[in-house]
Amino acid sequence: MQKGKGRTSRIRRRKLCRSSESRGVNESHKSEFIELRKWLKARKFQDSNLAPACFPGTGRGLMSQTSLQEGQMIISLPESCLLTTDTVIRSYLGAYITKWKPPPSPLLALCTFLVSEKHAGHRSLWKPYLEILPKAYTCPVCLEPEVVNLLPKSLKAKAEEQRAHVQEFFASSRDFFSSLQPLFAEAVDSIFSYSALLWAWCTVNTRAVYLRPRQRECLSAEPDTCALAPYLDLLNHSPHVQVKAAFNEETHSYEIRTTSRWRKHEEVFICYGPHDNQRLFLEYGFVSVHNPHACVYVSRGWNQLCS
Ligand SMILES: C[S@@+](CC[C@H](N)C(=O)[O-])C[C@H]1O[C@@H](n2cnc3c(N)ncnc32)[C@H](O)[C@@H]1O
Repeated sequence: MQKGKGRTSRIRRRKLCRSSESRGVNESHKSEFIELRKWLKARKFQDSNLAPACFPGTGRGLMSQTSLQEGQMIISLPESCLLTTDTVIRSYLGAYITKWKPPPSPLLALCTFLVSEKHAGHRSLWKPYLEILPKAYTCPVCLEPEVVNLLPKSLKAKAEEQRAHVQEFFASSRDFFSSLQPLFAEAVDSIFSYSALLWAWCTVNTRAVYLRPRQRECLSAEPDTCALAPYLDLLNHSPHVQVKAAFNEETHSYEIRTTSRWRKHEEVFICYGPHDNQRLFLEYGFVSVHNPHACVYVSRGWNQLCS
């Protein structure tokens, strides 16, 4: 008898395929995650039902360790674990930020802190978090110009706009970086290089959660709404789920509740927003295969061709 041609074997194959698509390999035993959990615990984080894992379709993400019901809290991260502009202003950078005129933007404050702490290495209080951050990103701004040239015309233009924006961000921040020289033994140019700032910009752009806008005199008027949320920022995006995510002023924690159900050992997703694939690629460096928000961009005046 020939094997693997019957109905039962087709069903078995389909089931296997479906489960291996979502089955991740638990990574919580890895030293970087053990260190991160210790660090989070010291900052009052209570272990969640999630574990870091690597998934075949989406890469690193978080896996449920128990089944999760609709409306259940999936993660609650205390304020002490969040990296915000408050963290930066309270740090050794605070005095330099307060002195600098015109005031640096909230984004520049966060990026400067990330670069500086990364440079501090073992001396950084944020080391366990910095260690799990990606070393490189896949947003268009990080692609080689030859690769950008291969993108469809409208996306290529957006990618070039993004590159120009980050280059301008770097150029306009260099005087501020120079003012930080007293803090470092090495030349600031070598610490706050374009590639270091690009890494920090992508870290904030692809991982930050949204906080209610705040305004501080020592920072420029741009919205101060970004916070880095260690561990919680390991959650990947799915356009098919809904979550409620916000900072809870009563518990002083950033909380995410799911409106979906999750089985044990499934990858748990959140939704970054109703983004089409162009937006996902530009902001986060990936596309979603079955994206209900996918759309086709057409040039202005296309409908005149049809008349
Ligand atoms: C907030 S982080 C999520 C955790 C990230 N995967 C990690 O390993 O640190 C956002 C980044 O995760 C990746 N990502 C998120 N959702 C994804 C998905 N559905 N498919 C592929 N990559 C995804 C993208 O690189 C995105 O910039």
